[in-house]
Amino acid sequence: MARFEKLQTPTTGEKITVTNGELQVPNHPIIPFIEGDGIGPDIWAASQRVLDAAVEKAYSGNKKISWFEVYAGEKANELYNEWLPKDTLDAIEEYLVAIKGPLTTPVGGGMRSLNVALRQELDLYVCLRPVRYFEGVPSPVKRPQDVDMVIFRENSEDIYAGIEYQAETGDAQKLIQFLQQELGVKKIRFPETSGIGIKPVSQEGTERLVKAAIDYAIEHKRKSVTLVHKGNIMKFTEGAFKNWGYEIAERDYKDQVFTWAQYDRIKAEKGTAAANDAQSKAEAEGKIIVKDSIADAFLQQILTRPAEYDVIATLNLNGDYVSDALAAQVGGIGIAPGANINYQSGHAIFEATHGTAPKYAGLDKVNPGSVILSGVLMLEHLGWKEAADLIYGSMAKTISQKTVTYDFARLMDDAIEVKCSEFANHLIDNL
Ligand SMILES: NC(=O)C1=CN([C@@H]2O[C@H](COP(=O)(O)OP(=O)(O)OC[C@H]3O[C@@H](n4cnc5c(N)ncnc54)[C@H](OP(=O)(O)O)[C@@H]3O)[C@@H](O)[C@H]2O)C=CC1
Ligand SMILES: O=C(O)CCC(=O)C(=O)O
Ligand SMILES: [Mg+2]
Repeated sequence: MARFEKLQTPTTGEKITVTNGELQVPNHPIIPFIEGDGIGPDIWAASQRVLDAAVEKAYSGNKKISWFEVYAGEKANELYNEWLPKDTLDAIEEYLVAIKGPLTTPVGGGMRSLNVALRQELDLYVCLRPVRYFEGVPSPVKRPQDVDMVIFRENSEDIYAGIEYQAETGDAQKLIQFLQQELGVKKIRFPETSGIGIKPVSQEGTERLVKAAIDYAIEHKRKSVTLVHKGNIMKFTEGAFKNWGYEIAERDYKDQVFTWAQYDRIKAEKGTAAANDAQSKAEAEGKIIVKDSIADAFLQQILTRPAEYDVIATLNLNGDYVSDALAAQVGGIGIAPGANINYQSGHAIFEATHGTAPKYAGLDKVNPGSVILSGVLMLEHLGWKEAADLIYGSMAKTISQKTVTYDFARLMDDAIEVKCSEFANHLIDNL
């Protein structure tokens, strides 16, 4: 058992463990949580009440989460004089499954993202963000019900590796000189004043992400997996992601998928009609179509033809943009949940797609839906489907009653605007 410097381990509950990649979940699991900065305290308080009430209702006291507060961000800085204490990493390392509110990252300087650090420290290589529509939610598009996508965002590499050097520093100059002198680079337009960032994308990193996306598609009987990349411009990073993605799909899922790379080969050999026939046959056999889309075109097609997309596998930065864009299509970032997962070690941290929305901090105003639905993903991950389904049902019912927080109320006719905590009360009443 790890010894913590300042944490109080709960006196009741047991650890979740993992055996051969399978989670072993006791009836009273200890689950670490980070409250988060900004709107974090408001939405966490609301979320914890809803999650506890759903578990109580589903299992009549036979199952119960033993919550364990751990610290990151502003609260950690007050307590430890550190933003991400070792205690927190040790606790999540030991207890495997955690949930968190958002944490602030300064722009253009200051410390690097604590959210990204948590993902990297625990090698949570999948950022899973399902995007689905709840009937009645206000949306800027005509057919939000056509959006039903699950984003698999690579979470451990790309420019999020944080390898970048500030303009006009010795390190940036050294790197620029190396590129110019050793590699013959001539295209840095303003070398004296350029900051430099490096974008690592590996075969292993791509393969484990794409495999997770295909496994999910198979398990959930989805129709397609789309590799979203900007491989026309970044050939050896994003282009390689596409190529490695197709290769692993064809190598490891030969009988379960049909890829557009296969389509192209059949077309080159036997013509378009034969390629179309092969794809139609694969679809009729229930095979998953693995296809790809260039990121800019993809961003317009999810607006114009969302029904054509299903499971999405993409790199870290694309996934960040795509998550917020798709969230907006189904009513906004207030109900956009997420999970960061390592399927081998069993480690997972559940968190909203949105950030700390500082202007709303402490106002008891914002939508707690994203963290609540992240908690629902966590319940599903634990195998507590009955409790998860109760919350989905209650969320749909509460929205249909038009009792909603400001973000929905401002876009709905005849809505009753309620506070963050009141929305949680309605969800509990509707369980
Ligand atoms: N995983 C994490 O912890 C994340 C942290 N961040 C960090 O959060 C900080 C703030 O980032 P920012 O760019 O402002 O993005 P935010 O996601 O925090 O907020 C942007 C806007 O989204 C809307 N919004 C966010 N959360 C909610 C909610 N729960 N209910 C309703 N509406 C919501 C608000 O829109 P409106 O103004 O229209 O009402 C808000 O102004 C930054 O430091 C950033 O780095 C960002 C993303 C993820
Ligand atoms: O870490 C941050 O501050 C931002 C993270 C983010 O935008 C995301 O995970 O979607
Ligand atoms: Mg983001």
